[in-house]
Order: sequence, then C-alpha cells, then structure tokens
Amino acid sequence: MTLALRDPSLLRTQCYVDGAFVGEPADVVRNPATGEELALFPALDGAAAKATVDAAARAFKPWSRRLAKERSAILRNWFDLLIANREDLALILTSEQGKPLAEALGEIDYAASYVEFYAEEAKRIAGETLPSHRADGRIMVLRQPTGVVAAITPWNFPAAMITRKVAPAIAVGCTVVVKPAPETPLTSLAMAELAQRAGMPAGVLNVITGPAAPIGEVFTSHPAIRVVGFTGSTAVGKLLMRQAAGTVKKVALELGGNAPFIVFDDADLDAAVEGAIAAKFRNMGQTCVCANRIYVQRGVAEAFVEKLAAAMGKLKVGNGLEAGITQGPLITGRAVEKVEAHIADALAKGAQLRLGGRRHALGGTFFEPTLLTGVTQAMTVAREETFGPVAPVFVFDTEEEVVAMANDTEFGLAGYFFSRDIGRIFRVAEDLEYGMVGINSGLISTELAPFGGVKESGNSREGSHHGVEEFLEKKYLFVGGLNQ
Ligand SMILES: NC(=O)C1=CN([C@@H]2O[C@H](COP(=O)(O)OP(=O)(O)OC[C@H]3O[C@@H](n4cnc5c(N)ncnc54)[C@H](OP(=O)(O)O)[C@@H]3O)[C@@H](O)[C@H]2O)C=CC1
Ligand SMILES: O=C(O)CCCC(=O)O
Repeated sequence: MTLALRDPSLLRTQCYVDGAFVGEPADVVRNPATGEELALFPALDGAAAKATVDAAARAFKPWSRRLAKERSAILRNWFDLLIANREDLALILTSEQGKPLAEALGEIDYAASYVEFYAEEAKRIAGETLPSHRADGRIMVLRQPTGVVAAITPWNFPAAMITRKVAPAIAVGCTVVVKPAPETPLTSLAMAELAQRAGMPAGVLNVITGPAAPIGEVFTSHPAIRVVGFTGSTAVGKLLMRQAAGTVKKVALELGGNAPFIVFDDADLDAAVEGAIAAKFRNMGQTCVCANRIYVQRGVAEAFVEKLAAAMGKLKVGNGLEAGITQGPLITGRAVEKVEAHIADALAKGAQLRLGGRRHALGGTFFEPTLLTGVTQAMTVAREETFGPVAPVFVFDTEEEVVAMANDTEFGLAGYFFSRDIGRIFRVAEDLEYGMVGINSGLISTELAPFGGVKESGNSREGSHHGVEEFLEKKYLFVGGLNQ
C-alpha cells in the first residue's frame, strides 16, 4: 500500500543509527484497519543494538558539552518540523496504529509539545550552592546529564511516548536509543528523519527495531546505558527492572493502570458523561489512563447509564482514515480476545449487557463500544486493565465505600471523579492512591504536568519541569581552602 504523503521521503523503513538509515527489510507492519501490508522494517539483533549503544556513547560527551542554547535550538527546529509535517505524520500514525485521523493529528501536536517544552527547559537546568559546614569551604551541586538513555515505547501512542522521554533527555545533554513497538515503527522513523533534518548530530537520537528480548537485554546490561525508560505493561516493566539491577541503572517506568472513574450524586451528570466518553473511548480504550471502572452513586446511577448509553450510541466505528470515525480498530487479535474474555467473565458473574458486546460487523479487529451494568469487584474488569472499548458500571452508596473500592488494586496511575462539593473534592482527591487525579475532567494529559503513577503503575514522572529529573545526576563539589 502506498500512503498519499505530501513528502514521501518521510516513509523511512530502515533504522536510524549514528546518523544513517540502516538495516535490511525483515518484519512486516500492517494497517490494523485493513490488514494491508504497509512496509517492511529491519529486525536488528543484540549485536547491532550494542553497536548502536556504542555510537550513542561516543556522541554523549560532545553533545553534553554543547551550550544549552545550542541543544535548545536544535530541539526547537525539530518541533517546527514536526508541526510543519503534522498531516503526513498523522497519516502514517493512523495507518499503522488505527486511531482516527483527528486523534492522530492531536497526538502529533501532543508529541511535538514535549519537544517544544524541553527546548525551552534546556536553558533552565540550574545547579545550586548550599550553606557550607566549613568557613573556608563552599558546597556546590552540579546537575549533569546521566549518560546514554534507552527508551522502549508502546504502540498506543507511537509519537508522544517517544518525545516525552527523548526530548527531556536530549535537552539536558543525554543521548538516546529508542526501540519502538513492532506494530508502529514507521511514525518513530519518520520522526527520526525530521530530527536529522533539524540538525541533531549523529548518535544523539537513534531508533532501532527488532526483537524485544535481545534488545532489552542489551539496554539493561550495557554499561554505557544509565537510564532505561519504559512505557508498557507492568509485567515487562518488572522484567526490565530485574534485568537492570545487575548494573544498577535507573529504570523509569510508566506501566499499566486500572483507572477508577467516580460519579457522585452531586455531579453535573452531562459533564460526567462527556468526561466518561473522553476518558473511556480515547484511542478505543487503549490508553493506560483510560477509565477502566466506572463507579456511580446509587441515586444517579440509572440516569447516568441512560445518558452514557445515548452518548455511546453516537460513537462511530470504522477505518480511522474515513471522515467522522471516532473508534478505530483494536491493535491486534490478541487485544480483541482480551476484551472478549473480560466481557464473558462479567456476564458469567451476573453483569448485564446494555450495549455492544461483540466484534463489529466490519470484521478484523473492530469492536462494538460496550456498556455493562451490574458490575462487581469480583469480576476481572475490576482487577485487570481491559485496554479496550468496554465501559463497566458499578454502583456504590457512600464516599468511604467508593474510595476503598477505587484503591483496591495494585495499580495507581490515573483516577477521575465528578463532584461539585468542594469538601468532597479535596477529601477524595487526597485519599485516592493515584499519581494523577482528574476532577470534573476526563482528560488530564498535557506536557505541562507531571505524568506518572504510584504502586505498580510506575515510578517516574514525564512532562513539566519534573520530567528532566530522570536524566540528571546531582554531583556535589566541596571547594575547600578558601580562607588561607
Ligand atoms: N502503559 C501503557 O501505555 C501500555 C500498557 N499496555 C498494557 O499491556 C498489555 C499488553 O500490551 P503489549 O503491547 O503486549 O505490552 P508490552 O509491555 O509487551 O509491550 C510494550 C513494549 O515493550 C516491549 N517489550 C516486550 N517484551 C520486552 C522485553 N522482554 N524486553 C524489552 N522490551 C520488551 C514491546 O516490544 P515487542 O512488542 O517487540 O515485544 C513493546 O515495545 C495491554 O493490554 C495493556 O494492558 C500496553 C501498551 C502500553
Ligand atoms: O497509555 C499511555 O501510556 C499513554 C498515555 C497517553 C497520555 O499521555 O495521555
């Protein structure tokens, strides 16, 4: 299949290593909406991954010694090119990932916003002086780039999950090797092409594709790598953490969620429904911050469910490249099977099906937006991330009860609630064991805020001024002998 790109040279199908596009065609990337083959891309082995890390290690010293203002200018050029090419990038993204084109354009803008933010932040990395314990001495703290960073990213946000790791790392003087998900390599390679055009020196940003296990092994054992950044499943995050222990690397994890979405009886129900649609059905429910459990207070439960069903009835499933589509395909057949298993488990344990529940008539991996009621904590949907278009509604009576249910999970990424009671807003916000809480909003993502989780959902923050911390070491200098 050929994509109607304004700039066909953005369709890169080789890895980007040390400033050159390399590698032989091996694996297929397909359009999940049509099953069509889009391109072949390389499968680099562990030795090639090691050589790429070596190149990034060679590039580290010169890059870290460049003036912050120079690094900033190159990132700004990259941002400008990402925006100038947003239509082409979005077309590539929708073609390999499936999300509707309007959402893909939104993701490119979102991805670019991290590059813009950290281009600015590059110039604001300040150290400090501290009161000294000796009259003849001074204490200074330098903040220096950690070294080479490895980034392993998922298919659900093929652009934004890369820039929010790569941009802060490069801004402070680190160099980076990225392994994108095999479902979505083309967006990352197009972004690498634009980084090269932006003037990023060879070795500063590298993108390699290939089997995860040997590449992950190199990333977690190579002595030059100081930080491993990962967004993906909790199981793989734990594996990487174990592997990285051998060389005591920093491991910055952004893992799975099980987001509660709570509607109190004092909420604005229309706003809550709008928020639920945004939080549940963005990217077909394939987002780690997607609402996974919808808790509604008994007095408003039926009214909320009716309004939610009406809003879900307006969602339009289809090929994301067609006008008016709001729900693309799921990423793989495996993802469809997980959604089906969660629905079957809920129905077997007494839930009622209000809407959907089946594969969509379009076939492939398209799935009907599904509404379940009568859901309980005993069902799989209460415990595991569905990562699909299933809205399970639980009913609760009291604030204490719902906070306990919301926190009854090993995950702690995002939570949401709708209420107009100011006392409740602060009580519940403080009691929810989550890294991020959306209050009267179903959308919380922005480059301006620290994104990340607690418990088994992760251990780092991406975005805002906090997002550089993973990539900086503090070095303490003591200067003595000053009063002699
Ligand atoms: N937090 C989030 O945003 C995401 C959460 N998930 C959750 O995970 C579930 C499964 O999705 P899935 O795509 O399989 O997630 P994975 O965690 O398996 O994949 C995410 C990334 O990790 C890589 N990876 C897998 N195994 C290893 C390894 N041994 N060493 C290094 N890298 C590795 C993958 O590469 P490869 O595909 O080549 O194995 C991919 O690039 C979803 O249903 C969802 O619940 C998934 C994606 C994103
Ligand atoms: O699912 C994810 O990990 C990506 C989160 C997208 C966002 O930043 O909102």
